[in-house]
Amino acid sequence: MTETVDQRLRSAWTPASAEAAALPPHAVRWLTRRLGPLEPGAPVAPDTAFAVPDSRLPDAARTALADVVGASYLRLGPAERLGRAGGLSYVDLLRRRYPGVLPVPDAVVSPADPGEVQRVLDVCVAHGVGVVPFGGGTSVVGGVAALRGECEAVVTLDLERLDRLVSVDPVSRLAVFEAGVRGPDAERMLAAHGLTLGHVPQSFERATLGGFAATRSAGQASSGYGRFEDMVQGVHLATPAGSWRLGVAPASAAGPDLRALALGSEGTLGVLTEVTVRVRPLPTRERYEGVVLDGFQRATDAVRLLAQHGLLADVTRISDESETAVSLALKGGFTTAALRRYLAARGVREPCLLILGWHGRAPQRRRARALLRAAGAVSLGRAAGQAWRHGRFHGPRQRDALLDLGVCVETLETATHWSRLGELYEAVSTALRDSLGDPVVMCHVSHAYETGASLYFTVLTPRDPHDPFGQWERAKRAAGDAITEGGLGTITHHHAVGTDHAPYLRSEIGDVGVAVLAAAKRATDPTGVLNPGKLGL
Ligand SMILES: Cc1cc2nc3c(=O)[nH]c(=O)nc-3n(C[C@H](O)[C@H](O)[C@H](O)COP(=O)(O)OP(=O)(O)OC[C@H]3O[C@@H](n4cnc5c(N)ncnc54)[C@H](O)[C@@H]3O)c2cc1C
Repeated sequence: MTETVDQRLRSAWTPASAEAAALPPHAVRWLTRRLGPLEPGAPVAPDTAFAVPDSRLPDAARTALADVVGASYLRLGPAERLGRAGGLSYVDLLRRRYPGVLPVPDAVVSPADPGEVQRVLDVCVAHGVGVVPFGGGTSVVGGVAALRGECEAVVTLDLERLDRLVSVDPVSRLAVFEAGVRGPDAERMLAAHGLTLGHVPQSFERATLGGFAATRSAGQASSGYGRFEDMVQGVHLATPAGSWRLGVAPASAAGPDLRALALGSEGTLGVLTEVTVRVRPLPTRERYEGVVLDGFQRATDAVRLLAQHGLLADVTRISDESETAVSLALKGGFTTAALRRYLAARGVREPCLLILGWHGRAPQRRRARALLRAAGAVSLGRAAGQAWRHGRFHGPRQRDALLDLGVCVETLETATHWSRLGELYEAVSTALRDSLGDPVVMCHVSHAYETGASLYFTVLTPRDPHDPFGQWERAKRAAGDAITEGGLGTITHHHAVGTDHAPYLRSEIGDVGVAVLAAAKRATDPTGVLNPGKLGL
């Protein structure tokens, strides 16, 4: 526990990233030109601006929890509790700037190992105390909000001390990790064995393997390495009904795949304490490059062909015209103007940037290039790919700087089948534009499959200083309605459900689906202490 969560949430994204968190002057100029007058203000409020209620954790539960984890790992101080009162969505960040009532836990408890996690749960069940599992706290859907549900008190169960690589089986290419291991640490530990996991979401620097599994995360290299759920071979959960281990073989026909029930359960069915993942040899060569296609429809068609011919690069990410224009504008200067002329001369009127990151796989790369050439792609070479790679984690770090400027900045994501992708793209873009006036709406496809793809939208608009929460809530609702209307797409491709998407879950999985989840919950958590209110449970 070298840094408090409070620091983690409010200062730069990682201690080393303060520089990358600032917006360069030309970016600020572009924003004010494009968005119009902004009203900077509403800085992050100090702790003293928040009313932190006294802990309601009963004395008997306090004593029992301290017996399990040791007194120093049961924290009741306001700063520690406030630091875990939410995740990192735009609304979470706003709450730190417009102080109101936050869902503050009654205590933070940090067990040392899977055995202690089980004993913490046993204590919480015995005393009717709610338990919110907390990995990196990067949820953007309200997943770590310390809601009480029917419980008298609620504790946040921080998995930070479950930070070990338990074992590596290089023959089977498997590694067992404790659930609190963060992305960079997992890669560092595997690299010592010449291995990699290859799971690199934009929240990589902070998020944990348990969090990835609990939310069915998808990383930037999902086209090559798969979604996190594809990597998970086994899980160990602590549940109020007892310890639960799943996954003894690479494949099985022993009834429904219960691993799949644990993955995406968002802390409502149990606490993941260990995750067994498939690992791969570290690539000996990586090559990132950029190409440009004319128009989003043509660009997504090209990515569909790559997917359907098994030629997706490990990282395959195509930006629409708007996202491409913004990234070019933010580079600024002569290069951009020259590039536009170069592309126009080659018949590209609406440039859409496609980034391809290859981890080895030279034969596929050659075939993919031929396919893209036939689709009219213009190569920008390696510099464009390297530039994207260099800045791949800058977005999260710059959100606070944008908020300081008075910008409303948020993302949302969905997915559908190829035949409906254009319709979904138009529906969500229109919903966001109609509800926000004249925002910048950008989109990219970064997860493609044989049958369809995800769409990831980013919105920038001047923040309404009088109603900052309502402004985004209306836009998000409009987008959610557009997505779910007629089953056009999924309410979430990888951000999960939490509280924010819970109202839409029934429309996606149906009444029977909701009943199945509730029944699973009754089986593993009969008294309902686990993560109240998430997944609508
Ligand atoms: C800037 C930014 C960028 C992001 N980019 C991506 C991206 O590229 N891809 C992507 O998939 N997601 C992304 N996310 C969303 C988020 O990072 C993921 O959902 C991630 O998987 C959460 O991991 P975490 O360890 O932070 O989990 P937390 O936020 O701590 O928890 C998420 C949920 O899982 C539960 N949980 C956590 N650990 C456990 C456990 N051990 N057992 C049971 N339940 C648990 C929590 O209770 C909560 O409901 C991004 C978020 C931010 C803020």
